[in-house]
Parts: sequence; C-alpha cells; structure tokens
Amino acid sequence: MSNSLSDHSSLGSMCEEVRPSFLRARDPSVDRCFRPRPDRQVRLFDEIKEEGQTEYSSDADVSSSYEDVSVPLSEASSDLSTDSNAALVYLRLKPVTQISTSYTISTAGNVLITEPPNDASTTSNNKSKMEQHYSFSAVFDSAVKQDEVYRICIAPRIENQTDSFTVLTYGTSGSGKTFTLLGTPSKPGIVPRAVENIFRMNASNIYPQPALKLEKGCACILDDEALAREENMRQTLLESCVGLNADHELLEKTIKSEHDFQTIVQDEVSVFIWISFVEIYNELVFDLLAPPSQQPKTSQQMAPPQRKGLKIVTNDGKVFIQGLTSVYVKSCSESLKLLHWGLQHVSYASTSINANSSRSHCIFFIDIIKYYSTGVVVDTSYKFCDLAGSERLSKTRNVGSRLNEAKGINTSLMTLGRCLDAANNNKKLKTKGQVIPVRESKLTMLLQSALLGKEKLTMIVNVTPMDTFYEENMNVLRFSAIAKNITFKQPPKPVNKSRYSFVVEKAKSAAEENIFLRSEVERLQSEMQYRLLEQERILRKELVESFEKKLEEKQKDHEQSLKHELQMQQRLHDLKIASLKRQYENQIEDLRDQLEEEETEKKRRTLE
Ligand SMILES: Nc1ncnc2c1ncn2[C@@H]1O[C@H](COP(=O)(O)OP(=O)(O)OP(=O)(O)O)[C@@H](O)[C@H]1O
Repeated sequence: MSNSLSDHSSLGSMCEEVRPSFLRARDPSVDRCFRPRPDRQVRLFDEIKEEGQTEYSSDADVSSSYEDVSVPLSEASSDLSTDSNAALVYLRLKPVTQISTSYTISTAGNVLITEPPNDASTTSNNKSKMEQHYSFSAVFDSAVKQDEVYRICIAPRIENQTDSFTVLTYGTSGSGKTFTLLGTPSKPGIVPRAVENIFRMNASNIYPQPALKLEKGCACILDDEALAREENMRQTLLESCVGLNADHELLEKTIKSEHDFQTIVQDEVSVFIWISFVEIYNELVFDLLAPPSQQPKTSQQMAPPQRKGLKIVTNDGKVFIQGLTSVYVKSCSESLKLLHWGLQHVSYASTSINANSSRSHCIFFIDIIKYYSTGVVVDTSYKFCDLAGSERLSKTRNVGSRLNEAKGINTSLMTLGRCLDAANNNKKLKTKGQVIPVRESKLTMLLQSALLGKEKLTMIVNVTPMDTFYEENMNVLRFSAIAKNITFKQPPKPVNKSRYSFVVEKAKSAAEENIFLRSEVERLQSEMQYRLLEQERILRKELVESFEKKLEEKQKDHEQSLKHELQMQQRLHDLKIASLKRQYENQIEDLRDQLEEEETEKKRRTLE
C-alpha cells in the first residue's frame, strides 16, 4: 500500500487527468516537538451536537462518560497500523477549485495536518490557531482515481475471501461518499468494482440455481417450491431493470479496462451469491429491492406512506432484517442493475450543499455462501454502507422534514461514534468492560458485527478541503481519529458448519437432488421388480418342490396300494387256483373211481 508522499504522488501521476494538488507538503525539517500543540484536548462530539438535540443519557447502556474521553488529536501516529484486526481508515480529499491552505499532507503521506483558516468562518474551539495531525491508513489526494482507491482499500479484503467486512464512507454532505462507493458509469466506485471482482474470482463456480440461502443468518437448502419462488422474484426484479442496460455496458467496460481480476479455479466448490439493499431513513429500515408491487409509485418522493419499516432481529448472535428481499444473482451485471434499480427508491433531496443529497444511510449487502464437496458450508458477508452526510443544521439551512432528517442522521452518526468510542476505550483499557451501545440506533444495530469486532471494518473518510467546510471537517476528522485507533479482537474464523453437510450432501442443488431422487426411485423400482421376480421364482420353486414331494408321496402311496392290491389279487388268484386244483383233483379222483368201477364191472361181466 502506498503511504509515502512519493508513492502517493506517483499514484497521481499514473492517472490521466492529473490535477494540481492544493495541498502543501510540510517542511520535514521542522521537528514535531517544536510544532505548536493545542492547549487542551477536545472531546469527540462537542462540535457535532446541534441545536435542539438532547444529550444522550449517561444511564444508557454505556458505562463510559465523555468527561473521561479525550482524543489525542494533536499527536498523529505516523505509523501505518500493521495489526490485521485494526480498523482501516482512509482519507479521501475531494477535488475543489478553491484551493485551501488549511490542509497539508505529511511527507509520510498518511497524516493530514490542519490549520484553521484566517477568516471569520471559524468559530468556537476551532478558532485556536493550533495545527492538528490526523493519521490514516493512507491519504488520497484529489488526483487519486477510483481504481486506485479500490485497489488499496477494498481489493485485499475481497481477495482474502474468508473474512466478512463492512465498509463505511463518512463525511460531510457533498464530500464524495456516494461517489467513492458507487461512482458513475464512467468512473465506477468501490461497489461495482467489488462486485465484478467477486464474480470474476468465482466465475467457474457460480451455481446456476438459488439452492442455498441464508435464512435468519444460517445457510439453508431451499426446497423446490422455495426455489421456484426465488427464481420468479429474481426474474420479476430483473425485468424491472431493462432500462438500465446502456449505462451498464459502459460501467463494465470501464472496470474491465482498469482491472485484471483473476478467476480462481476451484473444483470442489459451488458458490451462491445473494444481494440485498436497505436504507435507514428517519430511524426506519426500508427494503430497496422489494418487488415492484411493493415499491412506492414515485421514486423521488420522501418516505412514501405505503413503505413499511422492517424489523431488525438478532438470532444466536447473528443480525438480520425480518422480511428483507434477498436476490440470488448470477453475474456482476445482474447485481449492479438491481443495485441501481434499488437506488431509484432511495430518499434523495436537495440541500443547500448538495443538490442530490442522500438523506438516508444506505447499506448494500453481498452474502456469499460456499458449499464444498466435503459437505462444509462457509458464508461471508460484505456490507457497503453509504452514510448520510454529517452536517451542521445552520450550514444546510434545513427546515421542516429536512430538519428532522438531519437530526435523525446526526443522531445515528453520534451513536455510531459512541460505539467506536466505546470500542476504542475497551482497547485502551484492555478490558471488555464498556458496553458498546449498538442497540441505540438502527444503523449501529445493522453494523454491529463490525462494531463488536466480529468482522473487519474499513472506513473511508471524505473531506471537501475548503475553508467553508473547515469546522465540519474537524468533526469528521475527530470521528475518524477514534475509528483509526480501534483494534478489534481476532474475528472468528469461518466455522465449518458440518451440521449442514449431511443434508447438503444429499441435495447439492435442487436439480441434482431431483436427478438423485429420480435415479433413486428408478433404482428402488428396479430393485423391487427384481425382488418380486426373485420371490416369484422362489415361490415357484417351493411350489414345484412341494408338488413334487406330494406327487412322490402320492406315487408312493399309490405304489403301496397297488402293491397291496397286487398282493391281494395274487393271494386271491392263488386261492382260486388252489380251489380249482382241488376241484379238478376231486373230479379226477371221481373219474378214476368211476373208471375203476367200470373196469371192475367189465371184468365181472367177462367172468360171467
Ligand atoms: N473524488 C471526486 N472526483 C470527482 N468528483 C467528485 C469526487 N468526489 C465527489 N465528487 C462529486 O461531488 C458531488 C457530490 O458527491 P456525492 O454525491 O458523492 O457526495 P455525498 O458525500 O454522497 O453527499 P450526501 O451526503 O449529501 O449524499 C458529485 O457530483 C460527485 O460526482
């Protein structure tokens, strides 16, 4: 990262339209200890408080008192934090025509030195002639272009892939927050570049269907019905974006010409990307991607009555918005069209400083769910938050609803400041004793993961370096000084949510699940058929065997009876023969007797 003035200048020289910097380099020969110091330490929100704003009560869930909170603003730490868990705070200076001599970049390139201008516009505490030093992770002067800001502030976060993070742009109205975050079609900001980077990196693994989604902060598989609902809603929303095509071609062309994002080839992972977009307007959370039927008719009007505020809920330490539309996106172009479609519903109004001023805080969410073939599911979440301008009511000359908005904006920014302040105090005291009052505004509730140190925080502070904005800029710089000092505890490493693995394994995607089930049904059917045939075969065999056995038995019985019959017949036959024999023998005997009698008679006659 470039943090020296020479490097910094080289950044500028790489750009085509190099503007002459209005910043004076400080003479490095003047030792710090000889420079004037402020005669008192300044408390953080002394300058932000507006007429009509009530003091926040000390008995809220903060145990710190601002009496004890002092910010060593005069001592700028010249070192660039090397702690990977420290919040990264960058300063970006807007190009202006009227060059101010009140702002100087240190020779190291990461410290902004301020000195009050010599005119009547400065009041109260800032009338002090003391110069003040504000240290940053890097300072971008007006010559630094959008692609360089992305490369330095965001690309390393995206390319790390495993850590969730939150990016905030903070500054006065018109200082370039929206420009830094969203940009224009010819000068795209951080969000379009991040989206292109994410899609390019995962190009070979984007899953074609919305099969996995974060529900109440946990990855869930969608059934066929839910999947069809998501697809329908996606189509409806994308059809509403048809008018945005021309700008998008230019935007994508610009990004592709300025970056060479690489695709990471991973065989065993499916990637599911979901986006959502909200605005916090007058302490109400509105869904900017709600389907067209639920959107207000006139996009340029303020808080139309038909819009319903959504509820922020925490579940097992995870924060989510109840009923928020989350859209499954398959490409950079789809995501950006939806983002720009959502922007048409943001509350804009004209203030005396910025003709197209955001009157709400907007947060664009990108949730990435990765399903590994081992069954592990890992989700990371990126939040891009465009904070509404911190401004003095007198300067913006707001009245009526504009005044209420401004108060709402400043109140949530103050809560944000108090959260950063509490986190900073916990770091200084090396305790976790001070409660970070994240629940005191909708903005801090939604950003609590970053404010409580569960994910990484990047803040880009936007400043319009003109004399007229000097006082407002001082407030912004004090705010950033607090953020810069914060080091969060080690963010939890992504947990392998193996409890999903069994279910996920079974249904890697709805389509695969269908194929799997169909083949399973077919397999079971053929298996059943086979079993039936087998049973039939066995049954047949058993039947044949039993018939055979019975037949055999019958045959045996029959044989037995035949044998018996034969024996009987034989016996009868023998008896008959014996009786006939006796009969014939008797007859023979009788005939012999008869013959003897006749011979005897014949002899007797002869004798006679
Ligand atoms: N670095 C820059 N280079 C070129 N133009 C810029 C730069 N920063 C801001 N601008 C221009 O300044 C104008 C105001 O910027 P932008 O709308 O981003 O301010 P903002 O901080 O978001 O204001 P608000 O809080 O009122 O919404 C825009 O026209 C924008 O294009």
